[in-house]
Amino acid sequence: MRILVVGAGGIGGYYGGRLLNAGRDVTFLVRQRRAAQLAEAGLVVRSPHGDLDLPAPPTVLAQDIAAPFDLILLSCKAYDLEAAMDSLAPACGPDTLILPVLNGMRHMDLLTARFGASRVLGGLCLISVVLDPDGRVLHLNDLHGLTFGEPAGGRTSRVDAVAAELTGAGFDARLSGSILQDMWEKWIFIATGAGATCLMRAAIGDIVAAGADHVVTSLLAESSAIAASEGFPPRAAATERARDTYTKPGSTMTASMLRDMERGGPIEADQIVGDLLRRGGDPAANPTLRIVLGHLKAYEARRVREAAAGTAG
Ligand SMILES: NC(=O)C1=CN([C@@H]2O[C@H](COP(=O)(O)OP(=O)(O)OC[C@H]3O[C@@H](n4cnc5c(N)ncnc54)[C@H](OP(=O)(O)O)[C@@H]3O)[C@@H](O)[C@H]2O)C=CC1
Ligand SMILES: CC(C)(CO)C(=O)C(=O)O
Repeated sequence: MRILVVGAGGIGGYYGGRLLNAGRDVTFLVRQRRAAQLAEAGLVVRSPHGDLDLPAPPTVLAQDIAAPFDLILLSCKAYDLEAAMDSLAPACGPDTLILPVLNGMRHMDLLTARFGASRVLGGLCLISVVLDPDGRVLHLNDLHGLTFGEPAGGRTSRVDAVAAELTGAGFDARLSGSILQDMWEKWIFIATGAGATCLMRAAIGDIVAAGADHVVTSLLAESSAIAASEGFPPRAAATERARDTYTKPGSTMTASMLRDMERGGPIEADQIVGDLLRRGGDPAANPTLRIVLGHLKAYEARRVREAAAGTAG
């Protein structure tokens, strides 16, 4: 199976690197700067599950894609999705499958509208990874799950073929018969964790120490109610896992969105919180999510204003 990994950032670099290391036929679709970095320094992963040093991994620029791929692992950030869809379009043949691992659900609608429902699988990853300033992939926890499946549910021969390709490659690949349910539960999880840690600008343990874990409880309740109204009420185990994770005394966990804010970078505010709130109808019905979104949008507005002032100055 010819696999195209779109983006060699934290997620693409980690899972693509593992697949490449396991002998799969992997090419990274990258832009010029990352292509040069990978050619010079190789793909470097530092992980509690074992480091990787892969010299000169196969890369391609969008304009050089010559033939369709069988599987496209899409791992760009949500704010790059439109450009990434333009870039990967030449890699899409009639039987190509696209496996996105972005958080939220909005990308599913956009991918389906652009490439057709028959080409789009559901997917999510449970991991914490980040690129360091030298372009190395740093794996920050000990999870490395990649769950995928047919959006319509059940099993098909084509998703079994994807499972055969992803299994045994050095991470926890899992074929799900209810991937949309899994994605909604991951969305609730990330909206709660990103919402709480970004709003409070603190790790989970700090929020608990401050006696502010009601913020977590409110976000979890509001997000779960919205998921339920969309037909995906979280299962008890998912709610319990989120509550345990986000009310753990002493936990140093933060969401990747907070790390992005702390380095002054762009964030996925609209996809992770905005779209959820929009699906909830009247924003007043979800006051904590509304405050979180206001906070994130104010961060974005300030970032744009300061960048413009910097350019003007
Ligand atoms: N990091 C994490 O721990 C987790 C992340 N996620 C989700 O996974 C997604 C990816 O996150 P993450 O890997 O951290 O993000 P990164 O920013 O580390 O990586 C995204 C990569 O996509 C590349 N990219 C964007 N557009 C294009 C394009 N048109 N062509 C080629 N490459 C492109 C970027 O390249 P360039 O360098 O050129 O900008 C960048 O390297 C997000 O939606 C995130 O929410 C989910 C779970 C955990
Ligand atoms: C919450 C977490 C770590 C779960 O994978 C995540 O998705 C993120 O921080 O972006």
